[in-house]
Amino acid sequence: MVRLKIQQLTKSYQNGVKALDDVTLNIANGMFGLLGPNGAGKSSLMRTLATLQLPDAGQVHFDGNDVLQNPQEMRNKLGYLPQDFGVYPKVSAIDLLNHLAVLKGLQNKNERKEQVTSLLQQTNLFEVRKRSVSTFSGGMRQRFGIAQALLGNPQLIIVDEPTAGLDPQERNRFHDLLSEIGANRVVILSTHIVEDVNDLCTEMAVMANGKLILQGKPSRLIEKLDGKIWRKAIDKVDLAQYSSIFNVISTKIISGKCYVFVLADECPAHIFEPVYPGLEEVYFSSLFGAANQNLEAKL
Ligand SMILES: Nc1ncnc2c1ncn2[C@@H]1O[C@H](COP(=O)(O)OP(=O)(O)OP(=O)(O)O)[C@@H](O)[C@H]1O
Repeated sequence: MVRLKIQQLTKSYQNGVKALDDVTLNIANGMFGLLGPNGAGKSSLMRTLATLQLPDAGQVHFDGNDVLQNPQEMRNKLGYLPQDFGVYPKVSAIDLLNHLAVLKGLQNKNERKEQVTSLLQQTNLFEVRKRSVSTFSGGMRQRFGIAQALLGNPQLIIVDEPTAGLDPQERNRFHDLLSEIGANRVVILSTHIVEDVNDLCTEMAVMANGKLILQGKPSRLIEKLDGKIWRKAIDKVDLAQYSSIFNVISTKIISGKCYVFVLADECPAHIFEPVYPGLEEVYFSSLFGAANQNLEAKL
């Protein structure tokens, strides 16, 4: 059942950049992945959904309620983890969470205490609750970000590039946490990293230049990419490294050959060292590369 309905959102900034260009999406319960390169418009969409900025045109409805008409009311009903968030260096994590809970309308002291404690436990931060968030590692900070987003048990959670810069262990930990919270809610996850979407999301969309260019189930999208024009790489590559830098949408290994589909303009295989073991051949294809300009139409 569709819960979040996004219709024809358009947004241009004062400098003339069109960050959202007629974005329409229907989203049901579960984790929805929004994948796209830098500047695609992901954060603009996330901020609009979080009611922190207004679009020039378009509508957003959640469970039938007009989100953009009632921003104040909606803000208390949704959880938002922005790409960067500031913290007060002298305030402990538990005090900050308490303070944010009050701002979110959790007036009853006992309920608030119970919820803050339970969120600190769920995010594995109870032991460090008296430390300032400014002393936390990147992963702890992101888990704190999720704890604050979950205050008030919102049904819509918006998470903007949460795994950028996390090491693999922290990313796994964060994935576990996200999959726990995604069950009976709408969670929208914006990311550069294909593994985030592959591991976690049931539905996804790819965004570029303010437009949604592909949409579907991650597995089907990846299947669809088979049989496209592939350019053979000169060297083998470190896929992990590649994936975080160049927005790999999918990698597929078929009969010892590795197919890498990227969002970058180029297929810059030559800059990689031959470090990916066991693969005889690596092929690249780029969504925006000259060879694939009409790929969207072909899919
Ligand atoms: N406040 C702003 N004023 C002017 N231009 C902006 C503003 N915010 C974003 N932009 C521009 O709008 C476009 C979309 O930016 P946005 O941050 O939404 O993309 P993104 O996909 O989240 O990128 P990233 O992955 O780098 O965060 C970019 O060209 C960006 O420079």
